[in-house]
Amino acid sequence: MMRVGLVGWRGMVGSVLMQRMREEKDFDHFEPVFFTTSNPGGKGPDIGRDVPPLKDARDIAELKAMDAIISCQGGDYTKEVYGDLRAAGWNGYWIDAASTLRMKDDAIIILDPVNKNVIKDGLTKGVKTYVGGNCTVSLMLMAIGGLFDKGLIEWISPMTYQAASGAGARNMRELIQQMGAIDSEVKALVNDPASAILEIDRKVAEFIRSDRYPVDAWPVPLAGSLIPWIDVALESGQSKEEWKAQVECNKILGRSGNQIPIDGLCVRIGAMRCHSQALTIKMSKDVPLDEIHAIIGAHNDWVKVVPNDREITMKDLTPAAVTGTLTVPVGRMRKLNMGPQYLSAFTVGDQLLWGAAEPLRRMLRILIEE
Ligand SMILES: NC(=O)C1=CN([C@@H]2O[C@H](COP(=O)(O)OP(=O)(O)OC[C@H]3O[C@@H](n4cnc5c(N)ncnc54)[C@H](OP(=O)(O)O)[C@@H]3O)[C@@H](O)[C@H]2O)C=CC1
Ligand SMILES: N[C@@H](CC(=O)OP(=O)(O)O)C(=O)O
Repeated sequence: MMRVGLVGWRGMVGSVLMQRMREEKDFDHFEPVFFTTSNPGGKGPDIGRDVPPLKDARDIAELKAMDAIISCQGGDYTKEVYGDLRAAGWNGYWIDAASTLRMKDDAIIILDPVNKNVIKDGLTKGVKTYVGGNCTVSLMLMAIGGLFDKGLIEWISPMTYQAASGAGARNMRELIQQMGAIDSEVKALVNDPASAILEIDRKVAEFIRSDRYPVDAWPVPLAGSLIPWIDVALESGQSKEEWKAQVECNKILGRSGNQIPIDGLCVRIGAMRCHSQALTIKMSKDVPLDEIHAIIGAHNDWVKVVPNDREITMKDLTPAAVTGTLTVPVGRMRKLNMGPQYLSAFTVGDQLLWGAAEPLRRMLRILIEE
């Protein structure tokens, strides 16, 4: 059996990974060894059988004993350990959720329902480093992978509505605190049917701008507002999150030469863990909508085409409907006024599942089944 080291298993992404591994009985197929950066010798997670005490995630000799390592510990840990581990002669498989190694030439970005051929080719060529993609990129490809497969995409402009979870657990907690604080501020007025709505609105606005509003994890208010910038600024004027769309998407698809242009704006909104995106797609030719639906729906087992119907859309195409599931609905598809090759689409996906943990556990299963 493969010996697999798990680092970062108790963090937010790691906990989702553990939950999925238990559900899919992955632990029956490899020998897990749990690591920690904070508690060596401590007790490992409950996986339904005894596991040895936690090992030190900075101990290169212990890491070297693994056939594969999955890390959800974050980019700083990857930077700290990966180079030394390889330099020490370790030739095992490194599977990572962090972005640090994604664009390296000797790493493959993993999303097997979309690029199993690229992954298999990499395995044949001896590639040993496999990294999960950026959440918005992976979720967009899960949604409209069929159109890429059929060569129907000339360019895409994605406009995102990204959940708090992408910024981490602390930020999710603070979003809830912000919501609660707004409610507390005007609770009496809201409960009084005789109160004036503009008075409530004025009080909310004053509160959001005041230093009593809880802003610690977020740089500026999120609940009752939004943040039209995610990650650091680049010289191009893009945020780093926006830059990832084109480079990662083309790399996942194994396109090294002719790049498909993908560019838009990334915006943080007050959803918990589902990212949404509105896509404007320039298609390479005019294809009827029913054919587009069929192509998209046939691409993988998780994508779900939502008809462009008001009631169904409001019920099925929202973070509230999708959160905690692997389903990736895509709807609001129609031809735009710009011409028959211009298609709109709206898609939603759980950014901790397909956006982070799921591609990692599936990569491990591919290795085990090799
Ligand atoms: N959040 C996201 O949406 C995405 C994140 N990623 C990547 O995954 C990495 C990890 O992200 P995320 O899971 O959000 O990070 P977390 O902060 O939740 O967890 C990271 C580590 O922090 C340590 N830790 C310290 N205190 C606690 C605590 N109270 N509860 C749990 N863990 C604690 C744990 O390490 P130890 O057990 O060693 O102490 C844990 O493994 C990111 O840095 C990023 O690279 C990738 C895609 C999406
Ligand atoms: N940046 C993403 C989350 C994330 O961790 O992305 P990446 O894996 O590319 O660093 C967000 O904020 O929603």
